This record gives sequence, structure tokens and C-alpha cells, in this order.
Amino acid sequence: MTALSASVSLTWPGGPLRGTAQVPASKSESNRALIIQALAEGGQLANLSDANDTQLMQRLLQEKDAATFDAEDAGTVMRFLTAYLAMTGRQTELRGTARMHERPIAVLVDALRQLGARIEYLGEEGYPPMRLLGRTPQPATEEADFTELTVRGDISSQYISALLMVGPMLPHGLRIWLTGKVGSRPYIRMTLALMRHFGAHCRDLGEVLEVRPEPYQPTNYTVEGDWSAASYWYAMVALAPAGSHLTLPTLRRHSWQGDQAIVGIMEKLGVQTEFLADETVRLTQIAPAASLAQDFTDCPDLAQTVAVLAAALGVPTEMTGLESLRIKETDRIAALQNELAKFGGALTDAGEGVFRVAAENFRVAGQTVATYHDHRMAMAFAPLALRGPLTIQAPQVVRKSYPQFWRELEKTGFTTDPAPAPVF
Ligand SMILES: O=C(O)C1=C[C@@H](OP(=O)(O)O)[C@@H](O)[C@H](O)C1
Ligand SMILES: C=C(OP(=O)(O)O)C(=O)O
Repeated sequence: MTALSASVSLTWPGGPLRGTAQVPASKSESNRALIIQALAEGGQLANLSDANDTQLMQRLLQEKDAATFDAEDAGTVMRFLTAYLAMTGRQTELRGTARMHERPIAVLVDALRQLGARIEYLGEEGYPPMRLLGRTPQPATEEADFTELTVRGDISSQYISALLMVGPMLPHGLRIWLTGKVGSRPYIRMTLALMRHFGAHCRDLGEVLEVRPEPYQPTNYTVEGDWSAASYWYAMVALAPAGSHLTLPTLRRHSWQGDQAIVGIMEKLGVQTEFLADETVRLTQIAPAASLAQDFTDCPDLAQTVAVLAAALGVPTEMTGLESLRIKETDRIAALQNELAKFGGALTDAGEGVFRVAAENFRVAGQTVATYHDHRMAMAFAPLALRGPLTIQAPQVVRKSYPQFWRELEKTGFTTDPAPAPVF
């Protein structure tokens, strides 16, 4: 498989799935640690992700005087860098892929403007690309308590994480009042946990978040494996022949990642998790429940894995909290609906935020799955190869979060045609 392979065909030779699969390091942790390390001016980071989103963040943070920063299709890079560059007073442009220019950023830009940043939109108002024109710092006065912001939490938590991370640099710190239904909250908690690890003083009071104006301390950190990436292996164990089990190294029992919720979800979809010593988990196939109802507000990146798996297993599933899926790498609800239909599955909008997964006659028999520039579409459908031959288009999309995904499939016994190249 080369960087430009149009598609990859997957087959499973039969027999149980067994062995060890390597998951990448968490890109969410990696990208926070990189921003905080840049602000702390020191500390060693171990096990950084090889995801393109992280490699890109690392490269861009080293580009001191670039006239343009290209965040490509990486949401965290676009949002975290906007806050970092704006608050460090940089004058530069920020852009991304065509899709990134459709992903909203007004909530973050409005908040940064209140903190003195001068930012103008170069295309459509409220969306990248933008030009940063420097910053008028706020004066430090004796009386001021925190600098206060009110930020809506119902579009993307990445705006809030981006603001929190620059909070320690502000003369009065930051107090953020959250409004609306806050989505992806575990990512906000992860941000606060990493900030504390690097010496910041912050408090999570529910609808109020506070960051004191005390600098980060250079600190070392070892990034955990990525639980969102682990979810695809869970789906594979659930769909594999009886007697399947798999171990996944680098995953912690006490994780900062909300997508560890996959452990509980999969107890209902046919996989039991055992936490072994040395940060390894062992997955074993069990019988699935008769039905599932799951809210994805806290873990939107698991929705595709679960929708495809539930359809394939024929477990009627009610999914809620999917609002943010429409503004991610693609409109993930529409993409799921189109692709599930090819197999006899369906994701039906039942109104009032409820979606139902159904599969009367789900069949895997040589279908071709389109991936919509979305790594998670490719990885969520790949496990279906355990039930029949399957082709996935534009397989290189996985490089965003899991460049070694196809290689790991091969290692665990799948046949991939063409074979994966060492690096995409
Ligand atoms: O902060 C992060 O690392 C992320 C937050 C989530 O986005 P939203 O907050 O936009 O839901 C998630 O979907 C994304 O993959 C990573
Ligand atoms: C939504 C995702 O990423 P981002 O928003 O950082 O582009 C994702 O990885 O599923």
C-alpha cells in the first residue's frame, strides 16, 4: 500500500483472533503536553504519538517565525495553536484543509479577542483561515480577581481546553463560566489534569473553571496509549470467531481519557476487559446484551465504532449525544448512514437527538466503504472484515491518528491487499 493507494481489501483467514496489537499513543494527551511543554519551556515528553496530528503539532511549534501555520485537518492543532499563538502575541496566518475551513472557531476567537488578541477572518466570518495581528496585553492591577470569560460548551470542548492551557500566562489567571450543554467534558478534565501535572493551579467547579496566574513548571510526562484507537480492537474481538482474545499494551486502569468508557460499553457489546500489570489490557469475547442505550456526549469519538459494531452484531441500539458528529472530519452521521446502508444496516434519526441502529439482514460480502477524509470511518468499518471480505477506500486517512493501523491488522492475521507500506 503506498501513500496514494486508492483502497485496501481486507480478508480474515478464519479461526480466532489472538495476539497483541499496538495502539498509538493518545493524540489528545500528546497535543496538550506539547502546548504545555512549550509554555513551560522544558520537560521531557515520552511516548508521543506518531499520529499526523501530533507530528504536525510538534513541527508547527518549532516554526518560530512562519508567515502561515497550516493545521491541515487537525482540530486540536487548529484550536490549541490559535490560542497559543494569539496569546504569545504572534502575527501570522492560520489555515487548514477545505474541511477545516468549515469547522467553526468563532467561540474561541471571540474569547481570545476579549483577552486582547487581534484576530481577523480571511474567509467566512467564524471559520478559519484567520490572520493573527498581535495582542494588547491586559494590565495587571492589584484589585482584579480572575479575568472572566463566558464560553459556550456545546460546540467543541477544544475551545475551552485551548483557553485553559494559556490561562496560567494571564496576569489574573482565568475564570471560565460554561454555558449550554457541555460536550466532550472528559477532554476538559484531561486538560486540567495535564496542566496540574505541569504545576498549574486550577479548579473544576462544574460550570466554572479557574486557572491561577502561576507559571507551569518544566516536568516530564509519559503519554498513555490511545483509548479511542483501542476501540477498533474491541470491535474486532467482538466480531471474531469464538475463543478470540487480544492484549493491548500501554493502556492504564486510571486513565485521563474519557474514551476509556469503551470498557463499559463493550461489556454490553461482547468484550470483557482485564487490566493486567504493566499497563496492558486483555480483551476476551463474551456474549453481547440484547440491546444497548448509550449517550456519547462525553465520548463522541466512540460513536462510529459502536454504531458499526452494534449493526453488525444485530444489537438494537439507541444512541444520543451525537450533536458534535456533524462538525468533525466529516458529517459523521451522514457518512455512517450512507455506509451502513451498503450492508443492510441503518442509523435512523428518531428525533429529539435520538438515533437508532438497526440491522435486519446485515451482511458483509465484498462491499466498498467510502471514508470521507475521516480516519474513524476507515477504522470503524475495518473490523467487519472478520465477517466477510471488504474494501476500504483511501486507507491512508488513518494517518491522522493511527498511521500503523493496517500494519497492526496484518500482524494480527488479516490479509491486506495491497500490503501496508512501512509509513504512509
Ligand atoms: O480535545 C481533544 O483532544 C478532542 C476533543 C473532542 O472534540 P470536541 O470537543 O470538538 O467534541 C474529540 O472529538 C477530538 O477527537 C479530540
Ligand atoms: C474529531 C477528531 O479530531 P479533531 O477534532 O482534533 O480533528 C477525531 O480524532 O475524531
